[in-house]
Amino acid sequence: MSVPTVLENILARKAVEVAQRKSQVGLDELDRRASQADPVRGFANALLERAQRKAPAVIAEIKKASPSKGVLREQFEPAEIAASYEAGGAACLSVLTDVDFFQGADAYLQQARGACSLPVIRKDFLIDPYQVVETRALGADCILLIASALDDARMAELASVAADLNLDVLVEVHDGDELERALRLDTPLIGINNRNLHTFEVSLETTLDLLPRVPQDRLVVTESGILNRADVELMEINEVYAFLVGEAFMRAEQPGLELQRLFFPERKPRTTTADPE
Ligand SMILES: O=P(O)(O)OC[C@@H](O)[C@@H](O)c1c[nH]c2ccccc12
Repeated sequence: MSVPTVLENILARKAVEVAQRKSQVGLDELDRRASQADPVRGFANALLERAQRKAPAVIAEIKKASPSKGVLREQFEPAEIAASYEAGGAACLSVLTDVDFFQGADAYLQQARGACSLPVIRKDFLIDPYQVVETRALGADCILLIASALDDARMAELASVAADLNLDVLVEVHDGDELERALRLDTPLIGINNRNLHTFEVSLETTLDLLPRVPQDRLVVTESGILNRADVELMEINEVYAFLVGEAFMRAEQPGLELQRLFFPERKPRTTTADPE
């Protein structure tokens, strides 16, 4: 047998975690919580509205650590970061809830969403319908479906549970085969991950290569490895306006100011009392 990739390790562990969660909170209870959750805020619409007028549609990520980079941010306050992203011009938030590989938590998502008015995607590895209901019960507005982690039937099943709960879906692909499979779903958002989740290699060419194969009625979200103005400009000249960015913001002292610097350089930085200038 060959050595498992990082994604394979994550998925094996996730299956154990989901079984544990199911034994702790039954689906009936989860359904009840989902029905009482705060109404969805419209994740896809927030992105589409900006991208249609060729303005940056930024999904700003809240992530303490990653398996490829280790801890990205020591001083980690999800509520503060969320408010700073909103002030910096983010369209949406992404919050990692995976505990074992990203040091995330369900509570971080709730804290972040409670501290702003932005729609939020739950960033986790979804393999079971139970997790989709759980996502809405947590209050989130959108789920991530990773094509390389799911077969066609499972992907369609999770997307349909999401639709029943009014959750938007971001379907993530990394190559042409996955893109073709993703396009069979009836969802407007196609995430192209520049990072290969098996090897962690990052190349922005992934987005540029797949772009011509995405029909006009879908919105491409370029994901991972956007670090500087040149990266943003490269995407914008290729008419990609939606971005998912984590590391560049997490490493900055003030994540929201870094968002503004990267995506809205024409705006004057907000001065805060903490700003020495
Ligand atoms: O930190 P970066 O390079 O800006 O990347 C953000 C986001 O794309 C990345 O966290 C991500 C994309 N797809 C994922 C799937 C699972 C976990 C994490 C991810």
